[in-house]
Amino acid sequence: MNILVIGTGYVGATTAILLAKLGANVTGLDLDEGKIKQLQNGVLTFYEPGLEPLLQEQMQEGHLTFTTNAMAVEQHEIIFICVGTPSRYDGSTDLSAVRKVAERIGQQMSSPKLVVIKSTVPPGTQKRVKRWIQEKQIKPISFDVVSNPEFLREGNAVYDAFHPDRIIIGSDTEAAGKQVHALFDAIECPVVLTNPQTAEMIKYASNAFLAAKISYMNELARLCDEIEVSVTTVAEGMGYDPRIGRSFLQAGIGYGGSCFPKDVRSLLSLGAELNTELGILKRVVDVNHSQYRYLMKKVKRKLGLLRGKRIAILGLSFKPETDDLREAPALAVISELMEHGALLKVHDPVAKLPREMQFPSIKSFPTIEETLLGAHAVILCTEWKAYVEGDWESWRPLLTEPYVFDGRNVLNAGRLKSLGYHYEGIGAR
Ligand SMILES: NC(=O)c1ccc[n+]([C@@H]2O[C@H](COP(=O)([O-])OP(=O)(O)OC[C@H]3O[C@@H](n4cnc5c(N)ncnc54)[C@H](O)[C@@H]3O)[C@@H](O)[C@H]2O)c1
Ligand SMILES: O=c1ccn([C@@H]2O[C@H](COP(=O)(O)OP(=O)(O)O[C@H]3O[C@H](CO)[C@@H](O)[C@H](O)[C@H]3O)[C@@H](O)[C@H]2O)c(=O)[nH]1
Repeated sequence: MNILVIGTGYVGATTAILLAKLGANVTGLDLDEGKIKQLQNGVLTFYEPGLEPLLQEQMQEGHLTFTTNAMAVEQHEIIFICVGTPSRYDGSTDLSAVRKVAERIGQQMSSPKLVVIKSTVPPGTQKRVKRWIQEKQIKPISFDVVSNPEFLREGNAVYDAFHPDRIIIGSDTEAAGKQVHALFDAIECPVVLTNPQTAEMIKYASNAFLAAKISYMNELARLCDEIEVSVTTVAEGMGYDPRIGRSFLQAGIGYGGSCFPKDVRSLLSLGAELNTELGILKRVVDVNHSQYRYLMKKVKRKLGLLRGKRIAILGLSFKPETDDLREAPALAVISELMEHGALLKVHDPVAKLPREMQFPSIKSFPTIEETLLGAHAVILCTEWKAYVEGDWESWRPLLTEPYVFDGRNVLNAGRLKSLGYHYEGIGAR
């Protein structure tokens, strides 16, 4: 089985490795020559625990190759679309990369194809992809387009790829649906076979629901602060109810990443286009936008004027175990602190400050100790293990002022207070 995976970013690279591991001969295709060169050398273009050895293994076994040659379309019967689907300025989804790929498939089609959309695309996109392919065909050749959304989490890509909670397949025909199902035969999990529009909606509904859980807890955290209750204990108590579940109840400075923010915006945009009020989701976004500001208010209340104050930022990435900075709350915190004239000292175990944020008033340090030295306050933005399990006792004398603002509610407040820190979480005590 020859499979072409178009787009070798996070999802494309993981999908290509998974399919190769499941026994297919896979080619990864990307426009980005630098990315492809790096992959051809067996090096991932992003940080993801455990994925690179699998990449190298599949390449060495000859199951996986990479190319920039778009003519590869012709030589493959099955094509996975894994290109990016970013937000437009108005929140709607920019499908231009998907369209380009679809048109290219149409232009080059000389034999029947099965096209699988893995990218997250708004309901109705599969129909459009079919049309875009058809419009570019030189002669009519049969093809199917199946929706197969991806649910992996960054930082957990290997586990999630091989142990998904479910596989969603949206197909117009039973035969094409079964063909996609057969590709993942070796994976044991529930499979939902449905129509493409429903499959596309399941992806958005899932991400939006998880985002809503987070914003719900974040809003409650503000109330918990007022009534001197710990939102973390509230979440624990709620989570034992299986109808609620324990996950995604962690209050903090809000969700970020390449998926939740853009997918919630996309759903809102679809609702607006179809005159359907999605009030709950609007509030989910509002809470998320104001959540880091809520933490900033606490910082300002304690430190007063921020001009000239040295503030240590622990964590840049939108979550631990990734170097992804897309819509990372830490960047919003940094921007606001810079606007107030603070001097920033930042640390992250893997993520690097983006070029557009490199100013004289902000310095990156290789160790936590150097980052904390002389700081008037510490703000934890990402719950990397190195911070959660860090030696806060020996770090205490490094600080000029002992203020710790825990943007993820992960530090042991009681212990920190006993070490002489002034600790503030978000609804955590
Ligand atoms: N990142 C995640 O954890 C995740 C999880 C599930 C679903 N998704 C969805 O998967 C899709 C891809 O996300 P990602 O994070 O992998 O994006 P990404 O930006 O990391 O990768 C996209 C890749 O597509 C390539 N590309 C763009 N146009 C191309 C073209 N015409 N031909 C060949 N290559 C092209 C880009 O060069 C890039 O390497 C998005 O729709 C996203 O919402 C992402
Ligand atoms: O209780 C929680 C859980 C998460 N987060 C934040 O939410 C964001 C997203 O986290 P997570 O869902 O773990 O990361 P992603 O890798 O973005 O994965 C989400 O987005 C992917 C892309 O669509 C989907 O495939 C995954 O199923 C979905 O979990 C991060 O900023 C987290 O810090 C919280 O604030 N509180």
